[in-house]
Amino acid sequence: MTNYDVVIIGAGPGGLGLAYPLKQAGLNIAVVEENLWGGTCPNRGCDPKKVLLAAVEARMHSKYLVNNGIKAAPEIDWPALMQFEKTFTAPVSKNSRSGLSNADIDTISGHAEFVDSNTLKVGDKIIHSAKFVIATGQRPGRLMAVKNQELMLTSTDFLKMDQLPDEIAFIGGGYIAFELAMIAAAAGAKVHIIHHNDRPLKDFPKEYVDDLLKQMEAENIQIHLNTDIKEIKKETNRFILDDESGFTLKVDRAFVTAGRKPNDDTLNLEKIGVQTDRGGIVVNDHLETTIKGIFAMGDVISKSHPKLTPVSGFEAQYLAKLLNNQTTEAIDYPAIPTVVYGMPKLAQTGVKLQEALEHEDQYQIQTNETTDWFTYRRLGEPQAKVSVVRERKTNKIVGAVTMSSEAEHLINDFATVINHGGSASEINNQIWAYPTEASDLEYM
Ligand SMILES: Cc1cc2nc3c(=O)[nH]c(=O)nc-3n(C[C@H](O)[C@H](O)[C@H](O)COP(=O)(O)OP(=O)(O)OC[C@H]3O[C@@H](n4cnc5c(N)ncnc54)[C@H](O)[C@@H]3O)c2cc1C
Ligand SMILES: NC(=O)c1ccc[n+]([C@@H]2O[C@H](COP(=O)([O-])OP(=O)(O)OC[C@H]3O[C@@H](n4cnc5c(N)ncnc54)[C@H](O)[C@@H]3O)[C@@H](O)[C@H]2O)c1
Repeated sequence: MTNYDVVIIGAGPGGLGLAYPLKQAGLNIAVVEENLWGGTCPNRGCDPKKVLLAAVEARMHSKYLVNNGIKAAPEIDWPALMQFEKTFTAPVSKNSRSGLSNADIDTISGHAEFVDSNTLKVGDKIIHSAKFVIATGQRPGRLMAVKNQELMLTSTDFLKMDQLPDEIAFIGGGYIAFELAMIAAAAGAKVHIIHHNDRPLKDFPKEYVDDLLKQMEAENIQIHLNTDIKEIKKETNRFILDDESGFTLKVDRAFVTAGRKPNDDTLNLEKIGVQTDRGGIVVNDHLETTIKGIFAMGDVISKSHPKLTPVSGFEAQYLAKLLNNQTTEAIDYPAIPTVVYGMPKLAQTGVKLQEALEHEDQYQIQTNETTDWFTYRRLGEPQAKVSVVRERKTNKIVGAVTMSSEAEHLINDFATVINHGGSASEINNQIWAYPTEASDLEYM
């Protein structure tokens, strides 16, 4: 039996981001993990995906310049790319755990569940702690209403696939489907995205998503909207998807990408009175659950902010201060940049276009098609576009959305400007390296 000041459940970016500062403050802490140490992002999420994307970027940047100095776009060697990816993922779990041990943080392997609000059970171990932080993240959701749904693979399987199938379907059109579809198509697969309504990537403005879909369709990705798959069947080595109203599709592999499920359902939370809802664990503006002394953060909590690695990290930094009595303030999130990675990238931050349109008395939107601007023309991009949302009263920039191969960088620039007040002087008092996507900010 062991007694701790704080026990963190889950060793992802959130849990790890909290463990180190709490230990440095002299608290007696432990981290519990049931799967790979390091969590989703570096093992089966952001990082392996972005390693694959590097090859896609190399191919597509070349493809854009064919006849303008490039003779032919390079082809992707999938098995070799996967080997390269594994050089990133293979050491993560061991290194994440030994990093904690080297810092004298106790690491406990196994599935954690609560016995009472001060006691946790991990296998045979009983652990007591004054406080707990639940940072258990999410897992791929399953479409339980689809007959034989267990035949569908997940994003975790995709990111470990040694051979690229000829024809792939993603069921559910969100971040994961769009990103993995652009990777698979650039690597030579025929790709389908099947979405149940007419609004895939619903957090992003429709006009931008429509532009992105056009570029994807030109790259061997077929989008099937308003298609609600009811059954998947196996036929020798292929899979048949059926919506029972006329749509059928035969593919080599089908992936479920219809959202992620918070890991809040096997911790015994109902027994100790921690409230959850569809989005995950309910917390107040101090990230405390409905039970005093039990906190939660990261992807597992129910929140309106996007569930992303840097958001989990930000919450970890906040909790480190709160649990060290360095703050009593509520958590206050800055503008959060979010990116759908592919070629091109679609990114947004701050006040959304939809919200600006609904409150035209408060906001104005300026949209620039930037395809012919120097930055994008030299790259031969099919289409580049930026919209800026300004608050009418102050003329300050409060939001932005952009699509291009450079969008991930431009959106960080916008988030920085917004978080520093968003005024024109914020932009004009800087000297931006020229010519870059940031130096274009002066013209927006
Ligand atoms: C394919 C994919 C691509 C992504 N790409 C991006 C991206 O480009 N950028 C970005 O910002 N975000 C991206 N994300 C999201 C990002 O991975 C998550 O936001 C981030 O990992 C959340 O961190 P977390 O610490 O809250 O949870 P996690 O990283 O999920 O960690 C939670 C940990 O808790 C463990 N756990 C769960 N239950 C228990 C239990 N009962 N006992 C013990 N341990 C438990 C889990 O095994 C896991 O290791 C991506 C996700 C996926 C799936
Ligand atoms: N670049 C990034 O930052 C990044 C990348 C990947 C994942 N993520 C994180 O992971 C989360 C989960 O990603 P995701 O793509 O699985 O989920 P998502 O919530 O982004 O999208 C899932 C989509 O599937 C649709 N859907 C639901 N049921 C369906 C059905 N029966 N048939 C067809 N479509 C259906 C939903 O309407 C939704 O649009 C993201 O919200 C984000 O937090 C982030």
